Amino acid sequence: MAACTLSMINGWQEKLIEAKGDCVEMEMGMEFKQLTADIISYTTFGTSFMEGKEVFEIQMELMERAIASITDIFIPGIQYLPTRWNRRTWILKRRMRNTLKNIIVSRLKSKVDGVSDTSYGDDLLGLMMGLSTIESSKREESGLELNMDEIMDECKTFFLAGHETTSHLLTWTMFLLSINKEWQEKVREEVLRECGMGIPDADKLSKLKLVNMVLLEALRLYTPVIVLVRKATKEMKLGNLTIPKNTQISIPLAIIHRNKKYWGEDANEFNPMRFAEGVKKAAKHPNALVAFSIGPRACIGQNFAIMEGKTVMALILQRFSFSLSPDYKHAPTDRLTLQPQYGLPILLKPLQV
Ligand code: HEM
Repeated sequence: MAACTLSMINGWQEKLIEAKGDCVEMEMGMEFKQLTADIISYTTFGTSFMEGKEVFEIQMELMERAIASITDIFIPGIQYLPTRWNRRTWILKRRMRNTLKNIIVSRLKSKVDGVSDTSYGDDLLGLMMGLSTIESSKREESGLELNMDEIMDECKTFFLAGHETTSHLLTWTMFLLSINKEWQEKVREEVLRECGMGIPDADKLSKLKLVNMVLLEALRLYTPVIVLVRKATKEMKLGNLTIPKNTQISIPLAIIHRNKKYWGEDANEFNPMRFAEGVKKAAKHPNALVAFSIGPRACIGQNFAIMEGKTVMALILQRFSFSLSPDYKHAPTDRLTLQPQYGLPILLKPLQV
């Protein structure tokens, strides 16, 4: 995480030198999208990072296509016709599958050839491949089994679920700190006190209480996932309501997060102090913050996301002060996840010249 973030920051420093000024404007939405893509690619594919990144780039294009077609009029059967749009989508899907398959096959080969030791690597792919190749008796015992298609699907899910969400968490945190300068100062003081100019390790990250509170407040005000959908598998009671079997229910997270009944009169304001005594005591209901969902299908990557948020924000706060560019237009928009429609242009000023 830190290495990817420092590489992004180096790029900013080079831009500053080129601009020969004392500050530089960067569009943070794009910066963070690239950064979180790099981080999740490293986590998933480790040494096969470059090939893995290619897979994710294709996946991003496929996702853009999926978003674009949401607003199209749907003609039954059109998805099977060899239109230009469909042909491009098919090519992308084939390329993604082949590249992923090649990565997996070359890992298997490196173990057979003895290039690698006993494991397939300590990245996510390596761990999943370890599960798929343990002896079948042990597999049954542990209930763990993954075939090639499942491994490929898991890699795609992790990227899809963990990339844009975390990038928007960082973007909105940066936005909130750029318009709440006293909080930017407070969290910078905390980072410098606990970590100095060093790279924060797990122990230091756990001491960044204010940074944590700011991230939670950003998740509340600008929750990346604004709505969850569930289907009732049987008739059930929800409060006073009877929900018939097969009813689809939308759970509006963004509305719950700004509901004055739970959060008080300042529900629409930025006030990280509400999290001073932890998430459960921040509102009148212990589960009023549902950005990561709750229950058995809750986000599996929530600790990873918060750790990423703290690491990235700490490294930026150590090196830059920042403010909102006059070009910024406030237009949060839902494109599967909540993002600033026109990006987030930020003016970055180095703290040590
Ligand atoms: C700020 C960042 C994140 C937010 C707001 C977020 C939010 C969520 C939410 C709301 C769900 C539940 C979706 C549903 O039930 O319909 C979910 C599921 C999931 N998330 Fe995240 N997520 C974040 C980061 C991550 C990261 C970094 C990873 C991976 C490293 C990840 C992996 C997953 C996976 C695999 C699931 C599916 C879990 C399951 O169905 O069992 N997420 N996430």
